[in-house]
Amino acid sequence: MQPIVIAPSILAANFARLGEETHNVLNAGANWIHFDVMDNHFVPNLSFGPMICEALRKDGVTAPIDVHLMVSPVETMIRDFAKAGASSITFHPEATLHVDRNIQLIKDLGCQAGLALNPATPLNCLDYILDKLDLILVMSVNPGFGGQSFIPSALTKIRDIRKKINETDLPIRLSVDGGVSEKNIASIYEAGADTFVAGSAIFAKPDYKHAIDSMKQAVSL
Ligand SMILES: O=C(CO)[C@H](O)[C@H](O)COP(=O)(O)O
Ligand SMILES: [Fe+2]
Repeated sequence: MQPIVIAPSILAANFARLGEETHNVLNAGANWIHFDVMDNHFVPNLSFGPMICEALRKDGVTAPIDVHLMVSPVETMIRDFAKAGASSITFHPEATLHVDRNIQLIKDLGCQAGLALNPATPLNCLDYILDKLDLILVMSVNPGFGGQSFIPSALTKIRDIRKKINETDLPIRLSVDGGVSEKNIASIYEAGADTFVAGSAIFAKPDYKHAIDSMKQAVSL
């Protein structure tokens, strides 16, 4: 299992002060920044694109930026986000006919490659490509919006994927995204996740350090 990562989703930040919010959450102990890209096509919402990622890099953000593409098609955005300073780029298998090719594209551009699984997406989408992935993102809500409730069946999926990852002996990260909070993070960790995306559970709190510390404490068993 990889070291624990807490990745606040800046979808839940105050967009009017995005740079400051990003620095604040990193100073509060966040390990990565989770960057949700929504196109009002693959998902019914619109967020931000590569220019904002580049602006955060220019503003001095050096932490890993974990780009979660909820867009279709994916190829152009993969290229643009790699250029804009993304560290990892994750896409959904339903968003492209060419999953293997796009994993390779992400790696060729020097980023870590991830695949995101919606709540109803079966695990056979990992067949033949698991060993090429750096990260698997289990969606514990239907993608498109922050602030939704964690779907409990995600725990079964996390356990099943953890088994598959352990069989490979590769350092593939298992990330969980949607409705993660200090209340449920321990059960998500016990199911086998090592990377925790949280938007509202951090940004809706007045004290980001307290929110992140509570999450870290809940998984330091
Ligand atoms: O990908 C996402 C939604 O599609 C977000 O990363 C996710 O919803 C995080 O927000 P919250 O912790 O508030 O659920
Ligand atoms: Fe996300």
